[in-house]
Amino acid sequence: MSVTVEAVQGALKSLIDPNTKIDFVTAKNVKNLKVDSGDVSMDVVLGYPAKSQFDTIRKAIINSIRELPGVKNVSVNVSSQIVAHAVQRGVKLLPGVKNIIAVASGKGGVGKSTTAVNLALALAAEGAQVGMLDADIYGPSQPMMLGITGRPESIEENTIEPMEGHGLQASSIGFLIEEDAPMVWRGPMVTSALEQLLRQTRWRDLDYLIVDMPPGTGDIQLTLSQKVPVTGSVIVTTPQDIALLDARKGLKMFEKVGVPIIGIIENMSTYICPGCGHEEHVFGSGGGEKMCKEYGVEFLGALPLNLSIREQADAGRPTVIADPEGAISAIYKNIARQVAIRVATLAKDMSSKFPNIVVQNT
Ligand SMILES: Nc1ncnc2c1ncn2[C@@H]1O[C@H](COP(=O)(O)OP(=O)(O)OP(=O)(O)O)[C@@H](O)[C@H]1O
Repeated sequence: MSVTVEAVQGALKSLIDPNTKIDFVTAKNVKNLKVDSGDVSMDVVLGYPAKSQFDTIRKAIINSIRELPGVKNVSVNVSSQIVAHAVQRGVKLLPGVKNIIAVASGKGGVGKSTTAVNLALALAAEGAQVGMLDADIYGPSQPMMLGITGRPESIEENTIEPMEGHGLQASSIGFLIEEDAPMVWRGPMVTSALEQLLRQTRWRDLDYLIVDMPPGTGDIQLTLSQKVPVTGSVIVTTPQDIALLDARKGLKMFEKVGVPIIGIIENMSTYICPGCGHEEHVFGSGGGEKMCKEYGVEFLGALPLNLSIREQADAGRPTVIADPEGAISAIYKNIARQVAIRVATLAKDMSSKFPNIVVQNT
C-alpha cells in the first residue's frame, strides 16, 4: 500500500512547530506537497526568520513522515518568507519595507538603543533583511554601535542611500541634525525631519525595519507613532522604570494610536557578579512579568546588567556580533525570534491586493 496525501497531512498536523506552538498544516506552512508512489516531497515555508533551525525542522518532518507505512523517499525543503503585515488605518506602507517595528521606552537611558541594535542583528543572523532607523534625537547612537562612519550617499535627488554596518541597512537622525543643535529647536522640527529620513532613505527590500524611537511618551513620540506605518511595538524597560510607571505610559501611547504591542523587554534586570557569577536582583525581581500580566501583553525576556553589553556596543560590535554564541546573545536571539513569530501572527497587509478605485466625473 502506498502512502496518500491525506496520511502525510495527518502526520504533519500532529507535528507542532516548537516556535509557534502550532502545527505546520494549520499554520499554512506546507506548500507543493507531492506524493507519488511512496515518494513524498514538500516545501515548508515559515513566516519568520529561522535559518539556524531549518535543519532541525527538516529532520523532524522527515522522521515523522518516514514512520508512515508505504513511504520510500522524503524530501523537505525548509525556508522562510516574511510578508508585510497591517499597519495603522490610513497610513501607507513604505516602499521597500515590509514591517516596521518600533522600539520605544518610557524614559531615556534604559538601554533602548542597545537592545534595538542587538534585536536587529539577531533577526539578520537568522536570515532576514533588516534595517535600522535611528530616530533617537537625544543621542543618535546607532552609527557608533554599528561601526558606521561618514555621510550617506545620495544617488538620486532628494533621497539618501542607507549606510551599512554588520549586514544591516541603517539611517540616522544624526545625519540630519547637528549634534550640538539646541533641544528647543530640535523639538518642533524633529517629527518632520524623521519622517523625511524614513521616507527618503532608499531602503532595499527589508523584511523588518527597526525604529529606535526617541525615548519618552511626549508629543514627538505620539506624532511619530501616528505617522510612521508601524506593524508593532516593543517596549524596553528597567525594573526602576516599571516602578515609576514610565513603561506603562509607553504601553498606553501605542494603544491610543492602534499599534499592536508585541511585548516588553526588561533590561538591566539583574546584576551578575563578574567575580563569582552570582546573580543579584538589585532592583527587585518579577516587575516586568507582573506588569505584562496586568496589561495582558507578552513578556519577551530580560537582559542582565553586564559590562560586556556596554563595551561591545561602544566598540561598534554589539554583543550579537561580538559574541554570537554567548549566553547574552542567546537571550537577544530568543527575544528576536519571539518578536518575529508574534509579527507573523498579526493581520497581513491587504492594501496591495486591492485595486486603487478612482471615481471619475464624466
Ligand atoms: N544590559 C546592559 N548592561 C550594561 N550596560 C547596558 C545595558 N544596556 C544598555 N547599557 C548601556 O547603558 C547606556 C544607555 O544605553 P542606551 O543608549 O541603549 O539607552 P537608551 O535607552 O537608548 O538611551 P537614550 O534613549 O537616552 O538614548 C549605554 O552606555 C549602554 O551601553
